[in-house]
Amino acid sequence: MAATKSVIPHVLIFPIPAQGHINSMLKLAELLCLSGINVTFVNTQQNHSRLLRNADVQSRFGQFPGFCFETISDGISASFSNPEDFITDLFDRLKNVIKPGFRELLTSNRLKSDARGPVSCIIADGVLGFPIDVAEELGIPCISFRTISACCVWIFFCSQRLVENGDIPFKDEDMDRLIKSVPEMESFLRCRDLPSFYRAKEVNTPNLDFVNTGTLYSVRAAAHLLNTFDDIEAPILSQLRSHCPNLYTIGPLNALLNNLRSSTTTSLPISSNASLYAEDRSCMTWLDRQPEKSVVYVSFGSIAMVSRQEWLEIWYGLVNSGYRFLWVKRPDSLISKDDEGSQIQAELVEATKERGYTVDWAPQEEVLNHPAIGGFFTHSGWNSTLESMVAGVPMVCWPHLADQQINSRYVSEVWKIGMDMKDHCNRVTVENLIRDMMSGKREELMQSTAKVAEMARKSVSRDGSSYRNYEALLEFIRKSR
Ligand SMILES: O=c1ccn([C@@H]2O[C@H](COP(=O)(O)OP(=O)(O)O[C@H]3O[C@H](CO)[C@@H](O)[C@H](O)[C@H]3O)[C@@H](O)[C@H]2O)c(=O)[nH]1
Ligand SMILES: C[C@H]1CC[C@@H]2C(C(=O)O)=CO[C@@H](O)[C@@H]21
Repeated sequence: MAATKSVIPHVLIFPIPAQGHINSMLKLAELLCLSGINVTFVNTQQNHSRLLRNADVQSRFGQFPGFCFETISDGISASFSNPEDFITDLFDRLKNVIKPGFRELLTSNRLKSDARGPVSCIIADGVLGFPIDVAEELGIPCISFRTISACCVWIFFCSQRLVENGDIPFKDEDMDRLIKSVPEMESFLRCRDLPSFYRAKEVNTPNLDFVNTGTLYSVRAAAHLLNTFDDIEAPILSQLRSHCPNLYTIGPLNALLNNLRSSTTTSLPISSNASLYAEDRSCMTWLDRQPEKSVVYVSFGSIAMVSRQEWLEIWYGLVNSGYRFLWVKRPDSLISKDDEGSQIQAELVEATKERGYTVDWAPQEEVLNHPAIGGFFTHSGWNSTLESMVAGVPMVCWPHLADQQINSRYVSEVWKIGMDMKDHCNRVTVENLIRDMMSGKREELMQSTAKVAEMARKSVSRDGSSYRNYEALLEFIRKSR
């Protein structure tokens, strides 16, 4: 039986299957639900099982009758010994398994006869081209949501220019050389700050091709979303708007969501856990016992991996700094899993009993907003960067991959809310930078951190840029029904 056309729009949201993407897309899904839009959220099967096991998605979304999850196959993914292999495998599965599964879901009767009416708009991960094709086929708009920083998206847009100028590939030269071919970044962008994909010896590597192709293809989308706010990326956003005029900046999404939640009357949970890993909440009790602003929170997100030697350097650096620390050691983040590896981990636990605490995975947003937190030692993933900005916590950045290299440069050189440890993981550097963040450079850092936090707060409050853009997005979605 054909579904009757509903007056309520039906939006289908589709992130690539990675923690940092699912987090922000689920926040957007919840926002749309709060605004009365029907939402279907598409996960790959493995991640969906992990979400059901570890996150509060059922209670969080169970109260929205217009919300529903769908799953598609993700192919077999093994465990990886380095993040590059994880990304290569992810891109292969996206091309070979996930793309046909997504198409099949959208074109089959499964969604066409949905009681909420057929899908009227797709919001898909901005690194993907195929959802735009599927949307065109169905005659509905596709909104492209890139989950990384605007500055990183802009660099991908400038890829061709980087090649023409001879800036890439690097020829084993000075990594501090300034790159002049990315407008708005001429005075501070060095070779080492380019997204990690550019470190390859050739320009045509499959992974760089994948992100470049996705970026250029995305201009065909009907509109674009970015989880950022105008005040921090204004010059870059005006460049991007010349390629993508219908661009809505609606970030920081965690702050916008908290705002909308507090202005609704429903009894919603305050946390928005979308974790693929089991959260260890015991760290909150530990934090309750620590003095105000005394603890360094250490976490490197969901993809980065560290060698045993790096773990050791970080550990010495933290311990030698003399500060307390809460360290997230994701179980799958150690590059070597041999006996020596486990020995070091035991040693770490023993030696940090006095002022350290470790967990496999933490409720990060809650941690960053805890009064005991004084700084964040981070990998500079975009969600972590925004969450730290909103919480007003300064950062020491140790970027690993993708957009993290440019995010950390902006944190240190443009926004001046942290320090960049890029490419230098040794105990002395860790110790010095932690000390700078917690005492030596504390005052100046806190001044800019407070300013950025205030700008973020304003952008998501009524009449702020992100709030207004979100309302314009709703209008766009309602019109395209
Ligand atoms: O113990 C933890 C650690 C992390 N998180 C959350 O997990 C998310 C991590 O996201 P992000 O900081 O962006 O890092 P990644 O998971 O590494 O994210 C990938 O996706 C991001 C968005 O595209 C990119 O910016 C990153 O470079 C890429 O690695 C954040 O919301 C954190 O709050 C937790 O809840 N608990
Ligand atoms: C897993 C990584 C590959 C592509 C994604 C990305 C992007 O360009 O959108 C950047 O870093 C990671 O979040 C994703």
